[in-house]
Amino acid sequence: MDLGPFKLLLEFLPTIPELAVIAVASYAAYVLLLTIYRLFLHPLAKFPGPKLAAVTSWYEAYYEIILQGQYSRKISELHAIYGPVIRVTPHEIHIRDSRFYDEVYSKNLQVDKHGWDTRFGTENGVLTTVDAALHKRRRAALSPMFSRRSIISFIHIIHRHINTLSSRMKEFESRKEPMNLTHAFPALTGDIIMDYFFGFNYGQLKDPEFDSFHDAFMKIAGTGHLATQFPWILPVMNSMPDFLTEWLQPAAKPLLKFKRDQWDLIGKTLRGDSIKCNDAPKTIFQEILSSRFLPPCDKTQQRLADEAQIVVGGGVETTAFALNVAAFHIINTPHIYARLHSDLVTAFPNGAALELVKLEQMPYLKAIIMEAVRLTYGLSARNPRTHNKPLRYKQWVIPAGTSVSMTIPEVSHDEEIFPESHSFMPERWLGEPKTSDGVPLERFMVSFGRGTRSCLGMNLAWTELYLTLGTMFRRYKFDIFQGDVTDVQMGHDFFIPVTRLDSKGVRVFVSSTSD
Ligand code: HEM
Repeated sequence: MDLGPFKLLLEFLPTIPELAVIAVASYAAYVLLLTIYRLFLHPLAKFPGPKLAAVTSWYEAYYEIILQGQYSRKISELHAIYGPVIRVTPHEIHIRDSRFYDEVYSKNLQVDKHGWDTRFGTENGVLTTVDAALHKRRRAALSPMFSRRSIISFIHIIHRHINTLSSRMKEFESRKEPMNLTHAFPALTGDIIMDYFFGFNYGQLKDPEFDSFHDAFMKIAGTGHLATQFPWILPVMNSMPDFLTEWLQPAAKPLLKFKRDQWDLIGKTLRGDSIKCNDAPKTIFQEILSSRFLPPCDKTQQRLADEAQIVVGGGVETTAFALNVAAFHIINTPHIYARLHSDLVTAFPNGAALELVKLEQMPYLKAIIMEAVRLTYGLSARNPRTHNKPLRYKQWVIPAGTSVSMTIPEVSHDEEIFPESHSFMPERWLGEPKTSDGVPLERFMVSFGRGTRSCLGMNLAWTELYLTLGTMFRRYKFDIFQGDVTDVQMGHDFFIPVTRLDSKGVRVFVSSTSD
């Protein structure tokens, strides 16, 4: 065939090996230019920190993915070297200064939150919504259901579940077998949340092994770090059939069942079918659908499903971990147990029923809960905010639109504010405690977050903590079986704090009290 005029052109076209060389050279040039830009020309170039973190997110990925949730710990070490403000990824500034917390998480400013939308596969839940105005609407729609009044109207159901927990304790006592509190508490908080928000529960507390969402959360918690680096992962996983996901990760089974059940429940609610199974006033879906704050696009089946996952994800493990931390330290510290038990006997003599209002007036119990929540952190992850105006910190001006983060455990372990911060000392909260320069200590209790996006479930969490700890330590005495403090200390930051991975949990022998 005579190629005619094309012959000349073909002679100039590169061969496949030449194409490969061009591709590699182009990529190397791109990387070089990007490196130069991020190091010298980027708006954050002047901020201190390791150069590698400024150049590439692989630095973060190494600590989060390979070392399994260790970047927050590394960042603490970096602050010791570089000072209170550092660049921790090419696009993010991290601040360590407990006194600056309320500036970043301000009550008066509407700030966006980037990054969590890709982290959980639930981009339209209240916790993960990026845009501040949209978040405000979604939060307003949920708020009534989280109010104290609403929780009090449901308190009989909380009592019912705590009584089931107590019967299970009796059962372990009579069998003289250790009871695993680390498994029992998520079953309790899971049953309560299911009943409160969805009108039914899975009876996890009654399960012989307390089979709950806990195992699933522990196994998939680290996935968030992968999803941060590779945002396509969760959409791909979500599009897989459940049987395949269950085969790849058997522990995910209860969460997948939850997702399917919620999908059906939302479908029924949208069709107006009758769905109530318990005696709580309404489900969270009915609450959202009746909200005047939300447009129809925020009342779709997928949006409601995202919200359901956020509520369960936000409320089960956080409160369960706080209960676990509190229980371990009370049991492990005889003088704390003795004082708490004696207070409870005085307030509720002769087996009198426990009342929330009376429990709330007990200063030592409140101090125990404050201390447990301080050491629970709520979230261990860096918590990003994007301000739409420049943020001034000391001599630094952080440009508008920059992702700025702080980390709750760093405030909880600020030794200037909480001396011996790793010790469990309820006494530090008694009286009207202040820092050495006279600031009320409560200002530095940030485990429920601060500002416009702080925890919606705080009232529910406090109610669960008062009633559960009150009941347990009024009725029983416990002895730790083969454990130590590392069973309740953070070993990994998987967004929520997770203990060392080989922990068997807090296991205790139970005995009834006679007074
Ligand atoms: C000791 C228990 C708990 C702790 C320490 C805790 C901690 C937190 C923290 C730190 C945040 C703020 C996230 C941010 O700043 O962006 C948060 C948000 C949230 N929490 Fe909790 N939480 C607890 C219990 C609960 C419970 C029981 C629920 C209810 C189901 C719940 C539901 C939520 C929701 C819906 C949000 C999102 C609020 C928003 O984005 O506006 N939490 N929680």
